[in-house]
Amino acid sequence: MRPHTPKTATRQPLPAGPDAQPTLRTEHDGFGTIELPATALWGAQTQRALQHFAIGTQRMPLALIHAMAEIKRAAAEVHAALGLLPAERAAAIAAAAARVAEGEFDAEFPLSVWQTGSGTQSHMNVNEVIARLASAALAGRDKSAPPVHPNDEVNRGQSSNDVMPSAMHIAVLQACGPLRRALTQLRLALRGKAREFAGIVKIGRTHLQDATPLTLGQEFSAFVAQLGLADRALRRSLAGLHGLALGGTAVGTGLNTDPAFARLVCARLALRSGVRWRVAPNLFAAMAGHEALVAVHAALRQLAISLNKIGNDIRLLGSGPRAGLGELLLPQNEAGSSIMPGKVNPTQVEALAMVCAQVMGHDVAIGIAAAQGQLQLNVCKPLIALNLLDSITLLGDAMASFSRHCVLGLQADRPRIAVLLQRSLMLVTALTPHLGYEAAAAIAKAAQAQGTTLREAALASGLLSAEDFDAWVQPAAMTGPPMPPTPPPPDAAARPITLAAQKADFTAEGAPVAAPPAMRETQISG
Ligand SMILES: O=C(O)C[C@H](O)C(=O)O
Repeated sequence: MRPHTPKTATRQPLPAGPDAQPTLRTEHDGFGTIELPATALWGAQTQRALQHFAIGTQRMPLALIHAMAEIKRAAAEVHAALGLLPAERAAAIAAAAARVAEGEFDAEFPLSVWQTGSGTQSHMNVNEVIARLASAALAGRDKSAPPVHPNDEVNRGQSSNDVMPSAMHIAVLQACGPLRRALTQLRLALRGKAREFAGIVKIGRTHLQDATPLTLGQEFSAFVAQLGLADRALRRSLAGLHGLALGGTAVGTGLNTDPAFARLVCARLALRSGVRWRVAPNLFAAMAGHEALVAVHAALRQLAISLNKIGNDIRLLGSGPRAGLGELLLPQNEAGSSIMPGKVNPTQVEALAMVCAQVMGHDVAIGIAAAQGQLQLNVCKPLIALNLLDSITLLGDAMASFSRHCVLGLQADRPRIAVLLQRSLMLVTALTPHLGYEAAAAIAKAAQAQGTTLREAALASGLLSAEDFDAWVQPAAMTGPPMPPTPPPPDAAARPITLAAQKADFTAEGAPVAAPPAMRETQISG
């Protein structure tokens, strides 16, 4: 069997010289003896998994390892408090677990994510590393102290079946912090553009055909609102992660665990993190299925769908520079072509679109994986964790990049927008209330057929005067239903559009509270 030794693993044995110490050590377990790197902190179970799961290059996500270590730390403390582990041994386990949770020993978790569907091998890896660290600490004080046992002591009252899903909830919730900050930044950046573009009247398009006018600010307000909906969906789904499977042990019954254990561990985890962790109401369900995680990824998929649409719209509006729509000018960050001099491409949107495609693909895999549970246990947990955490990282990074390197630098090409607006035939819609649909359609068709402006065709029809046309066809007035105008706040126009200023306009819910100047409140909410 090909040995699986990841490139990132440190503590590799030094090249053997004439006086070199043996670089391997031998351990025993229920399957016999096994050799492993002398300096490795992991034990026999991890070494066997290294040999038996030489699959791919993706390791079990470190966020999950850290979350498992947080659980081990709290578990040892609770066992000490319950009198179920000697205080000194529990303290050594808790201290070792804290160091693992901090990422001090990341290189000691070399296993492929493509392993047992319960994550047992990586869970044992965590138990072994913590046990070895704790044993070394105890031996430093008392050479006769027996080594800490990874299963009997570190894993006391626990199973992979309840620890792994709990760690998945913890890791996912933690990872969503930076993602939500990036989402807020992007909404603020888009909202800033919605304000900046509030007075720019442009042609609307439906079915990619000319339609009635709207403002560029209104167009951008849709982006802000779409991301607001995604944020709301994400926040709701994250609340569903608070219930942990801890205390269920092997099948959900809680065999071999103290009845108070899970509740006390949740309380400790809550104290450290500020998150209201609690024992899941039905432990059987918390191990057999992963609906809460599926719901989080569904919200991420919704976010990816909205981002894809927003990115595509910005790319389309910025197409050109000469032969496209050309209404937006995208920041020119780098040379776009190795062969076509001077060409600049919408690279940020392309990166964003690829991330969105990856997230939508992850969602399909997560759906299939979450449906794979048989009876008491879902056995695709590592895949669910891997894809979820990957989606979170990708979306967070992509939004931060898109915001910084594209949205903040967007400019409107006002002359181009004005030309397209004036040439539009769908301003004819303003004539319908006065002339009726059929007469207005005839004017639009005549203008198109004869290559004249709408005004010229309208006057040629003899149905209205020049004064009528100028009074009835006012693009700015067509950007909303007739309403009494809402005066802007006195200082609104002069207010600088900084990120800090926009942030202040967001309520605790993340929704904008003030309409940008010259826009109606109903048109910017979200
Ligand atoms: O690893 C465990 O604790 C349990 C394992 O996943 C099993 O159910 O066989």
